[in-house]
Amino acid sequence: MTLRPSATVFGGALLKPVQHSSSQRVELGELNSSPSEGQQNFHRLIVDIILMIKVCRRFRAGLKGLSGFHLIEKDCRGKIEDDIKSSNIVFDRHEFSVSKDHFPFRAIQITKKPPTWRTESEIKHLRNCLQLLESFRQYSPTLQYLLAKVIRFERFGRRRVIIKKGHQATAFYFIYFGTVAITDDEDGSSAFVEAAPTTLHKGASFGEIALLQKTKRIATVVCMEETELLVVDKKNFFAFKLDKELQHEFKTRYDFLRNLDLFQTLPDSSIDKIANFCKIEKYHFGQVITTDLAETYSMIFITKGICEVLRLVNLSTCPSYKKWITKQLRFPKRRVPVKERKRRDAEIASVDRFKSTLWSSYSGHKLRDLKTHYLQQKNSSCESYEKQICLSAKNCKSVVINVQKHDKSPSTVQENGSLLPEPLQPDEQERVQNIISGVFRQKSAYSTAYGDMPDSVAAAVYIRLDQLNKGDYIINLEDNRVIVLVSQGAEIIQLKKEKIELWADDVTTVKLSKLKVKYPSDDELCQVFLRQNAWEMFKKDLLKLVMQPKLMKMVHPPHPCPTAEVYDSWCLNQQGILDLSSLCCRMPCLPDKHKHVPAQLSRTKESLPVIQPKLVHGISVVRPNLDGAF
Ligand SMILES: Nc1ncnc2c1ncn2[C@@H]1O[C@@H]2COP(=O)(O)O[C@H]2[C@H]1O
Repeated sequence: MTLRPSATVFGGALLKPVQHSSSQRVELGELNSSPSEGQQNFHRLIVDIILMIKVCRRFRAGLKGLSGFHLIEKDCRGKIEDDIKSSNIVFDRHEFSVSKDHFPFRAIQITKKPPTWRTESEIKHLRNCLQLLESFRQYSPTLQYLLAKVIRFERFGRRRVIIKKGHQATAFYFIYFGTVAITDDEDGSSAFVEAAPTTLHKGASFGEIALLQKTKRIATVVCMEETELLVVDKKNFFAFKLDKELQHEFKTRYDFLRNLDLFQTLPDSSIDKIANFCKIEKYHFGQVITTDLAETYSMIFITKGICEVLRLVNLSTCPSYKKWITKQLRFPKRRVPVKERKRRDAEIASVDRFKSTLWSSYSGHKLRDLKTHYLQQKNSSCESYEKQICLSAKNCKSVVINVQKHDKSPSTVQENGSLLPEPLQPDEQERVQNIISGVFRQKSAYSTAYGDMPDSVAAAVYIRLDQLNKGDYIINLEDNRVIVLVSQGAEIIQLKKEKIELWADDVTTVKLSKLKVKYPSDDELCQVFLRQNAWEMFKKDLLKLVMQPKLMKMVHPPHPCPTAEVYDSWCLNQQGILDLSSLCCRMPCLPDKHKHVPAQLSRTKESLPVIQPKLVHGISVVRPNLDGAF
């Protein structure tokens, strides 16, 4: 890209009118003999500025790709006032702010300076950056300030051991970026082979136990990926009384575990040990704590707030769903108003007219070729289409057999011995016509243990199995189905089962073994869903019955024209309701109107049909009209 020479006026007099007052803009006008020339100059200047901004932006974007290069960017997050802790503010803007993942370059530069060289504004800047960390944020503003004065920055690569079990403690750490794992071995290698290692992420802190209890390190801490840490040395840890804050945190954990019925018989020393090997973790509202409870190998305790236990039920595998769907298909046809029926009939008639015109414009010979061509194409592209190919092949065979049978008809055999195109069967005609007119839709079905079902009714739904409140805990699921745990603004403690078993006495061990959680089967859940669904749909219908006449008068003309939607066989509307209501009307099948979320079901644990069910909130079917019911 070449820059026009006038771009060099940057920093000169011409730039002033753009940036400053109207009097200066007049000066610009005075510089030019005619106003139109002035306007032209002004326009050119603006274009140049825009161009330069674009060039700069490109450069910045390009430079960001170079590893190790950091652009110094202005900290726009504002200053945190000292009295923030003392006020009763409950809204924390940092929970909603988006920031770059890595520790900012300017902050790194500050941490490289010795504490005495750091200026007031630099310490405040550093403190602002550290406010992003959950564990740092909970300290008093004074302690935050003191930490920002002395904190060091360190970056480590994957597999690097930060703390070795059994070593002397020299520092305490905050994680700014990356993930670390806690292991029992010395080199931390087990973290890379374990199915679910204990991990700590951005915002967490570690390395306090050995400092607080003046013992050796109780575990190894290893980097699972590139990790950025902020380090507080031992002498500052005690000088700034950080130990007092962490002791308080430990006591909260200890008290919670001490008050649990489960650990009633355990001595204080065992509770103390268990409390060393866990942390209180905070999860936002709606945040997934674990996508598969069975695979965490941990016991989860709710210390604050609520958690929901969810199960993604694939309705397509449930016998109750199959039975229900079959019943829906047999439901009597919905009564269509005469006016609408006439309109639809007219539309269908015109489509038929179009098809027959199309049909008659092709000779039988051409149609046979066309059919073979399309069928071959379908055969190669789609496996599930094979059935239909077989069917048509059978049909062709029967045609040949028929020809042989009806040898009397000389027109079926050509002179060279080859068969003349036989008149197609009506259903074949229909199919070929459909292919030609582009309306052909492959009606694929999947087979379950309970019979064949059309793909379009394959649906999955999240069902709430349980709600866990403060003091509840979850361990030992009775089945190995995928169960999800979602926070509703909860704080939890995750404890490895082996750590509990290590310090548990006989009574606790018996209690633990008896703690088996059994949730209803998928089919039972499906039945609950169908019952709830019927109730939800009834409520909707009722609301519609009451509200629609009023709303219609307000926003719609008295007789709205039916749209193409009436032809949607089954579609997922914007509220996630799978609409099967037109199944009984036998309308032509069109694809889904709205995009749907495919349910991500794990195939390792459950044997499911090879289909991707849609994630739905509800299912709408033909329901009795509520008109006149009230
Ligand atoms: N189960 C755990 N969950 C989170 N952090 C842990 C766990 N076990 C040990 N740690 C941390 O790992 C650190 C290892 O060094 P320390 O013993 O000083 O302090 C330890 C704790 O901070």
